[in-house]
Amino acid sequence: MISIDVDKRLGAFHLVAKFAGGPGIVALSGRSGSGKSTLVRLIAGLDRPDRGRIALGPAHVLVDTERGIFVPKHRRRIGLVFQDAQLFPHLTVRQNLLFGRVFAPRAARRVGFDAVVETLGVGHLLARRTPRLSGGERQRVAIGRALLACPHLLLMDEPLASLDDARKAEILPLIERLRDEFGTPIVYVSHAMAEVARLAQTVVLLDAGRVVAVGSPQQTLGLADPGDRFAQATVLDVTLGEVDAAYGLTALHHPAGTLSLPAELAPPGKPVRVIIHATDVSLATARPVQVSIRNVLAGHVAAIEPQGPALVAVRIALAGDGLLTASATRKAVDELALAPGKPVYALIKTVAIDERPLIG
Ligand SMILES: Nc1ncnc2c1ncn2[C@@H]1O[C@H](COP(=O)(O)OP(=O)(O)OP(=O)(O)O)[C@@H](O)[C@H]1O
Repeated sequence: MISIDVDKRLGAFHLVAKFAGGPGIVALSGRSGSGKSTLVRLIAGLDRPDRGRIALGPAHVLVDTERGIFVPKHRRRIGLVFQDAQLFPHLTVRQNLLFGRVFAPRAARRVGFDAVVETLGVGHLLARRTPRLSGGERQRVAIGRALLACPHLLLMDEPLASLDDARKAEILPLIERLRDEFGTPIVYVSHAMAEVARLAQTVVLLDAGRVVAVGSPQQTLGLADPGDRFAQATVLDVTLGEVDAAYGLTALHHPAGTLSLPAELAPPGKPVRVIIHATDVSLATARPVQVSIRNVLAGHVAAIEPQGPALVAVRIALAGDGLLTASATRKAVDELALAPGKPVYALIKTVAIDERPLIG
């Protein structure tokens, strides 16, 4: 459990952040310049807050300006993983991995070398020098090196930002395994909604140096940039259903209806999260027939919020659970006479549901 309550001024920028999160992965998200890296530097001990407290547990205080506590960065035992892997070029992969080890006190070595090598799939690379690795391989070694130091916290700052989608899809499940198998608390910085939706238990949403929301991905990601229809999206919890092999589709079940995913995924019953962008949702007041859209979710209007002069965000309370956001024109909302409480059907194109973050 990480708890933070800090103030930090940098020129004209003022970060005021107070939140607690964990166990699991705490994601720091928000647009460029919102203060994510500033917060990372404070947690890592690369900078000091002007005021405040940072703790990894009730008795594990890293900084407390009131009590004059400031644990220096080399004594924090925080594993750092950045966008650029920053490996030692003159060392082999094995030596890079073991480098982290010397910082782990013997009694704290609960993470085994072989287990990390196996989990990250780097066994065949151990003898190689690091300049000869691909970007994805480098990042896996960087994660392994950080983990083998048995850190109290893994601090990952946009670790996948420089990788292509295929490499991201390879590494995302590895990060999930770190969380689940090694139990290392992780603070994960990213502004990529798909990564945050998949990985995080707690999302801390920053905007202009302020914490604007703290909660699950489902509660928070739809709140980013309320005035920007392209930034509005819903994270929906669904379970995998039957595969239609003839058409390459998989059913996604939600109490409000069934969606189609344009990919074959297994096993049935597995819970997954999908992202539905507000601009991909159409609305109807009766269940539609004879349209090409296969995905219909039933619910009722929970709220209608302005999105500029022509547009509104319609929040739909789905049957079962979940709040789906649709972006619509004010005119359409008037013509359909939508108002809070009114039953409504949300229509989503199959092709708008991104299968890529789920594969791997
Ligand atoms: N040393 C500094 N002096 C003055 N201003 C700074 C300093 N460091 C950062 N800032 C400013 O603080 C703000 C927050 O920067 P920060 O790097 O924390 O944002 P971020 O959310 O990590 O952005 P990005 O996603 O682009 O990395 C920015 O406006 C930045 O210009």
